[in-house]
Amino acid sequence: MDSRSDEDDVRVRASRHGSRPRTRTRPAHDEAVPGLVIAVDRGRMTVRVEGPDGAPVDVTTMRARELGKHGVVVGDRVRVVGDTTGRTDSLARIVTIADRVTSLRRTADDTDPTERIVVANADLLVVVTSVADPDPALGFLDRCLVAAYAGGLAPLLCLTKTDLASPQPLLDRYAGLEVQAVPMSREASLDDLLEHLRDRMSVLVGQSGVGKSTLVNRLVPDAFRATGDVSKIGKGRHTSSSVVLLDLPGGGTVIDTPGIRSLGLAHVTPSDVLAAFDDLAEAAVDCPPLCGHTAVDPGCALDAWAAGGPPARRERLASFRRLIAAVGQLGPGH
Ligand SMILES: Nc1nc2c(ncn2[C@@H]2O[C@H](COP(=O)(O)OP(=O)(O)OP(=O)(O)O)[C@@H](O)[C@H]2O)c(=O)[nH]1
Ligand SMILES: [Zn+2]
Repeated sequence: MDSRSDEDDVRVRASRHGSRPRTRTRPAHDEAVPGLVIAVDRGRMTVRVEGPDGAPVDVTTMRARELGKHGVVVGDRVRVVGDTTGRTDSLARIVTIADRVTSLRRTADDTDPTERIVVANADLLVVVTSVADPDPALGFLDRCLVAAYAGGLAPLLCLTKTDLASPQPLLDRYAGLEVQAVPMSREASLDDLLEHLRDRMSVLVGQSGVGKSTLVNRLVPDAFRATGDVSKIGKGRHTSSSVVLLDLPGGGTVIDTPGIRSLGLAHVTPSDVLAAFDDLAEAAVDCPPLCGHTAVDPGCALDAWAAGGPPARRERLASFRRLIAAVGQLGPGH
């Protein structure tokens, strides 16, 4: 099958209702081009493919009808048919989505179990939190860690505004879980953080005002993320609410998530979190069926594990239990 005919079928037709590709033939999947979804905006996905000369080309795409309800998110590895030249006004189609290695998921809130995937295949979840102004939102922090562990991402705390206060209390809070952390301020070197980000795909999350945009603009100087300072000088804000992937000059990519201010966790169980900690997961094989692994779960094997080892184990278990307790829906039986 010739993919040329296919390409013609997916040309954008300007219409009030948007464009609809009409295909009478099945797409030539064997000629589909692999690519990475770098942005999603109202049904249009920007997919980065390799151009004829090896340089990356960004192609505007939509989902092929045959994908059914399968959503496409930033970070998805996909295959694309149609016009992949990157020409303006061209529209290619995503025909396959690769299985996701990791997935950062959220629910609208803790009672709505409808899962939404925020980002696929990211290696690292960078939780940006200021040590002051605003004070750290501990509940949000815990929830981010839970979402990371449950989704298969390694968490990294980026503790900003260390010119205002010490990051030590936060470092202490998560020491038992051995969460990696990087102190940061506007004036501080980016080297430590860049070391963590190198050659990885990282997602940045943070609540309003923590300095995430300031950080992204330093990491990716041509990103132009709107910062709080802009509004102060009256220029208005042009904060994009869409998730977008940005290349780091030194290698690796960061995905900014400006619209994400909360992470509902109705889809997460204590076992999902437990699985991220090898030692705890191993000890929990002796737990009763459906054990919730909290301090009030009768016969939870984690108690015996903690009691039978060095004090660090008790610290670790307490940290783990604080984490799962922070998630409203989690409890015995999950
Ligand atoms: N003291 C101090 N202030 C900072 C630092 N980094 C950023 N700020 C200030 O904190 C405020 C918020 O910074 P932003 O980068 O806009 O924060 P944000 O997390 O992107 O917040 P939104 O724009 O609401 O998404 C601004 O006034 C920044 O100038 C820092 O290291 N130290
Ligand atoms: Zn247990």
